[in-house]
Amino acid sequence: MRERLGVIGGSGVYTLSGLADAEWVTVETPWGAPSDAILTGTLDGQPMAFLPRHGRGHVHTPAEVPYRANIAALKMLGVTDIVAVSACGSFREEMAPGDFVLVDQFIDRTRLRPASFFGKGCVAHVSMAHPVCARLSGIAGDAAEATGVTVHRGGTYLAMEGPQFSTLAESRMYREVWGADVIGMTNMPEAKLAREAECCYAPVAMVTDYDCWHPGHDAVEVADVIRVLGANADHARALVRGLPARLAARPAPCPCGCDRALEHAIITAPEARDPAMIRDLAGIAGRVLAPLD
Ligand SMILES: CSC[C@H]1O[C@H](OP(=O)(O)O)[C@H](O)[C@@H]1O
Ligand SMILES: Nc1ncnc2[nH]cnc12
Repeated sequence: MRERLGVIGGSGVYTLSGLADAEWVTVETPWGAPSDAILTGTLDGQPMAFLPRHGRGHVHTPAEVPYRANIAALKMLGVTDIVAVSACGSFREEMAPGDFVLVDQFIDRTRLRPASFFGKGCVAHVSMAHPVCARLSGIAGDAAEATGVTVHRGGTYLAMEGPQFSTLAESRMYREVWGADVIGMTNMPEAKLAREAECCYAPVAMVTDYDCWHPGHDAVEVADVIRVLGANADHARALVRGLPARLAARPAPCPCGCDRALEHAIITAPEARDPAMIRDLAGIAGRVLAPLD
């Protein structure tokens, strides 16, 4: 039995109801404070930790979200698996507003966000070839389908910097030339950091709009996103409620190897590692980094 399920709530998803022993806990990390306090408790006996990505009241822009602190705080609370819920625009006619997409690939166009826990004094290169945990994504897909919503298993998420939405030329390029299926502003560097922290990561993207490429639809506005998310809130809640029962039979170690991502990733020679950096990394990489002092 792995330990705690983390749920990151995106736009429109700022709390999680129905937890037993619910408590908002404040966590500090070497990378600062996360987006907000973290709601802990249990759901059908499953230890849970819920974090609103933009903070309650939606106060952080996509670039301001403290992604490193968020993933580190979840890891420090014992989270092994993260289901990340997000709003997204769609580049595919068949991925319609209201549908859920189990994203399995990314194109990262973000450029203003620290994207690694590692750096001077301890360098690591994890694999991002398969950025999503197929085991956890499958479980999230089963839970989503059980709610009656249309689910697309697999899709490429274009992570843009924002906060402005895309131009028509960008939208057409992402869709027609780059082959992206959906677009959002937050799943990167979140997915990279989850991998570095050896957490299983599964994004659930809820389609809210057709961005601005679709000749039959107006260009996206925040009001559209909020309206579709509101109409889908019950499905999102039911999806999360369906996770504990499906997670109960999960194998450990993870068959996808997410929980061993750092095994062959650290290149800095032990004698060249910076003790302060190693201390900071203890909470997320202590499994593979012996303390130097
Ligand atoms: C409110 S529209 C744009 C906003 O919504 C998405 O947020 P999240 O991924 O956290 O659900 C998108 O990425 C933008 O941040
Ligand atoms: N069209 C869009 N582009 C970027 N992020 C989004 N979030 C929801 N819809 C979006």
